[in-house]
Amino acid sequence: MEPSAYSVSLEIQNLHQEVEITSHGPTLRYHEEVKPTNGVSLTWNDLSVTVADGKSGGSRSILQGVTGYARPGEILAIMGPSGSGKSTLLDALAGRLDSKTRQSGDILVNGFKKSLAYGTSAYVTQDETLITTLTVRESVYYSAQLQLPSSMSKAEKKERAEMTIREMGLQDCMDTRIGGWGAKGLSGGQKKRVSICIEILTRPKLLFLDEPTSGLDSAASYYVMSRIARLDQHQGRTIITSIHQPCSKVFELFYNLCLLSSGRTVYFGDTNSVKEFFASNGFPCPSFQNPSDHFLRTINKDFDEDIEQGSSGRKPTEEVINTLIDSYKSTTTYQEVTNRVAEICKKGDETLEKKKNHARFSTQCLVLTRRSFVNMHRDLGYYWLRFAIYIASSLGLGTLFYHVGSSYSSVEAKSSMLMFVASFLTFMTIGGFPSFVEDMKVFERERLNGHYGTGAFVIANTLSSTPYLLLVSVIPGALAYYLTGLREGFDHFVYYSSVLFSCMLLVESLMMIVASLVPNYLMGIIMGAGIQAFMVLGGGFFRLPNDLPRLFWKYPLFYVGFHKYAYQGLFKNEFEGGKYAYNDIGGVPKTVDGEYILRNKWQVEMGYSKWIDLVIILGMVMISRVLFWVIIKIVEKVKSSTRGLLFSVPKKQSMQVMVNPLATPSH
Ligand SMILES: Nc1ncnc2c1ncn2[C@@H]1O[C@H](COP(=O)(O)OP(=O)(O)OP(=O)(O)O)[C@@H](O)[C@H]1O
Repeated sequence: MEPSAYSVSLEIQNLHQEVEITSHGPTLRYHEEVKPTNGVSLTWNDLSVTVADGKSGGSRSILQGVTGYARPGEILAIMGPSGSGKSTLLDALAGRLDSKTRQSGDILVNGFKKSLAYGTSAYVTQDETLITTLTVRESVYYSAQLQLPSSMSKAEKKERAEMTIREMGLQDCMDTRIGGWGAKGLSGGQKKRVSICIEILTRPKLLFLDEPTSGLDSAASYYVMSRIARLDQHQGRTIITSIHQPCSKVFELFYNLCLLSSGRTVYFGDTNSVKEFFASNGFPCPSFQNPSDHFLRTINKDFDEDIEQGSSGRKPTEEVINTLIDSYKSTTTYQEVTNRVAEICKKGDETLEKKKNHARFSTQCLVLTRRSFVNMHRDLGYYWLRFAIYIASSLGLGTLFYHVGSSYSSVEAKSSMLMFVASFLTFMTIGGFPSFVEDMKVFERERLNGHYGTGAFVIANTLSSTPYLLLVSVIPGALAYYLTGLREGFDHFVYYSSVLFSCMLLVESLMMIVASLVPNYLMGIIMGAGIQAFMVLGGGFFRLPNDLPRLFWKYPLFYVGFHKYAYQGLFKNEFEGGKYAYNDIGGVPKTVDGEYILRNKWQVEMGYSKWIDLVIILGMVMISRVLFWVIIKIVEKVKSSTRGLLFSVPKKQSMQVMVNPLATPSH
């Protein structure tokens, strides 16, 4: 056994002995005295959250005056029936609430209103947004390279990644791919543990978990939660988790319980006293029944009608809930909680650990490029499928226009072929949109947790996709070019493939913008296809530039769409300097210049060279990538400023501006 693993198990054993002396039963808990000192204590006082009610025009309350705390070395479980506000409370504490919600009340970190530095807190969401093509080892190691500071060596990062994988019990599936989209990989519980691994790499002091056991059977739930509990106790981490219906073994792992019903606190306090609380109010937990089942059944009013119709003779649940809420406020537990919140706030400790450093920007770009390149290579839908379709389409195009010749009659055919290349081959780039949306989900999760910046993502995505786009533009492009018999000369072919490549890059950039605004496959594809359809129509081929209606089609669409520059660049490349023979009406042979065709047939702007057209398309690529970056930044700013604005409007005099512990990363 390795020395690090040995010391871990030894300390856990010590902890066990410590716990067994206490009267808390066979759970992994810290004794008060051994609680680590430099952890994060979170308190919230009179926390309320409302959301605008579209129907009535008023507002709907989601959380009402909730008070509580979470301390290092303890797991706080937030429980309640579906829709009771568990996720909302977790999001409020983590500073992740929807910008449409309004909140009031105090949330303090170690008694102070302050944001937590990067690496001090982490949030594991309910859905596992992981890169499905990577193995467990790769996922965690790439993440370690991104999150851990550059002062750590590669070997140290690798060791941290592998140690974290072992801590979460994933050593046996280290080289298994995550899987998804029909490719079987990890089980649900294993995926959840990978998500947790990624978030605890920086050893955060505060960990939020949103339903970490949803979709798992009781054995898997226990396995996941006990691993988390071990981490928590050993490393003095504060853990807040929302959970649906833990089995009794899982329930025993929690130190405190926050039981919610319709956004109100039914109970907050020690898990050992909750049974007694229910019993004292006339709702004792029957022997051999899972306590959490009993509590949730008692306060679940969603099925009241069935109860009324049945023969249970029970009180209406609303009445039961009100009794419990009122009774809770008169208990010593409630008093203790209020005192403890005040005590934590009074003690106050502003000396949280220093901000942890990220990996350098260049390292982030490099690691993200490598990770994205591997993913694009393994995900058949990203480029390979498209590559096959491009080959098929190019063969179709090449055989349709096979060796069209160089007479005047070939001009029409060559122009149509070039138009198809610039419009429809590039149009098919939207086929990679679903894979890109998956990438965006991973990016959003990692970005929200502050793993890296938007700039690094945009650069990495551009770099990693370049070789694939070159491949799909050069090989199918060459097939179509040479089968049709377009202009001879390698420089002409280079120009043609450069235009095709830049147009594909541009359509990808356009789809990135669409994905940042509409993160839904169907809507995104419809929107992307719609925008391109308009640009094709307004590109000056189907209607010549001078015939385009001035309003909208010519100004601005003709000039802002990339098709104009692609068509005109490709036409110049093909026809400029060429001579095309035809027979006059009387059968007299004549020739016509390429310039004449460009000016009079296609109304091409001849004041500048074809290279300027290419530069304009590349400029559009740059602008759209920057625009994508700006949109993400604006969305982040709007979200955080909306929160800031709402926090500064107190509900009542005593309420203060709340702190956003997981503030949106600023880098
Ligand atoms: N942004 C929002 N806009 C409108 N309603 C919201 C919003 N967020 C939450 N709600 C509503 O608030 C209530 C509580 O939601 P929340 O997701 O916190 O419940 P929950 O206890 O986590 O439920 P579940 O266990 O089913 O996930 C629900 O009725 C939900 O519809």
